[in-house]
Amino acid sequence: MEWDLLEKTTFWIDNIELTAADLGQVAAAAAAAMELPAQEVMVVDVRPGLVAFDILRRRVRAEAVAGKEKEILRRLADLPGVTLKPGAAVHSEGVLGVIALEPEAAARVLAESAALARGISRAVARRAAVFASGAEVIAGKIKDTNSPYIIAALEKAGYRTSFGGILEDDAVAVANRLEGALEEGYGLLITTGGVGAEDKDFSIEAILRLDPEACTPWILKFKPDYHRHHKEGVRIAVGQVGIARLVALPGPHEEARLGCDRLLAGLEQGLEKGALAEYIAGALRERWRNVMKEGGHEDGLPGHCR
Ligand SMILES: Nc1nc2c(c(=O)[nH]1)N[C@H]1C(S)=C(S)[C@@H](COP(=O)(O)OP(=O)(O)OC[C@H]3O[C@@H](n4cnc5c(N)ncnc54)[C@H](O)[C@@H]3O)O[C@H]1N2
Ligand code: MOO
Repeated sequence: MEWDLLEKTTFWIDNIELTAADLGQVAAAAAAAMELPAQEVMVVDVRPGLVAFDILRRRVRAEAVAGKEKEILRRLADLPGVTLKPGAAVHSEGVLGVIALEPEAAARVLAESAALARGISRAVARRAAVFASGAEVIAGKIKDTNSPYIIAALEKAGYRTSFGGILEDDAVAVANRLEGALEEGYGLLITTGGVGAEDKDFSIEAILRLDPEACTPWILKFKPDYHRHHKEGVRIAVGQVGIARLVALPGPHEEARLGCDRLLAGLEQGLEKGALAEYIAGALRERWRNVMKEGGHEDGLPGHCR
């Protein structure tokens, strides 16, 4: 479990005296006690009876710092030029105050904090937001039938679901909207529409901005003609940011439904990013193949996860 230090990255030791001590060694000893690399702890102030340290990172592993006061003092006392007086202790404001906890109290705080974090993750994972997309939907030319279907399906599966609004046809704007929803604590973001090969389609690119390792298997692939088709085909996307999933489904209603049903079934099975993307894409590819059997269009290619 990691704790955010919320800018309070300093701690200090009182009742300590230094005599020609090597500050590099002093910092390294404190770092080692907290299982941090030596270069991530720095001595930032030495005054009579006091040495102050700064941890050069925002997040620390909770288990590595909580209750480590004795360990820090023991390692420092072993160094040449360091003398600890009676009453020597570690102090800190903010989260690093847990360094000074007695080991039993530290264990209790860690357990409570872990339970809290689990509770928050569970709640976030069950909060979903659904976004429609496209100028024709914004203009009211077509009715958004995808979002109501997806929202109802999510609610039925136990997700507390909100409608996130209609996304514009712009990758940066879409990425910003999705990022906003992540910050609001949504653990499942679903977009519908904008996964095609036209220059107005940006859902996949927006998800790739937030998770460059998103899985984006092809549903259908062709050579771009740069008139209608600016990209190599139609994809879906499954990305992950922290504990949150981001999923881009197609706009055509039947495909949005099929993609949504597959997504929920895949989540229920506990599929990870790549397997989930392939599970959704497989169904859409299959559907496309069947539709095209009658029309005689080129077949879709197998998908991939970069
Ligand atoms: N059954 C079909 N499936 C697909 C077709 C098709 O013609 N018939 N075309 C394929 C191709 S080619 C592409 S490209 C993709 C398009 O997927 P997109 O995700 O890019 O979808 P959009 O261009 O945004 O919209 C496609 C279509 O769906 C309507 N739409 C969009 N959003 C909604 C919504 N929220 N509710 C209802 N309908 C929506 C939109 O007006 C367009 O008519 O699809 C392949 N599959
Ligand atoms: O609308 Mo689709 O861009 O692949 O033809």
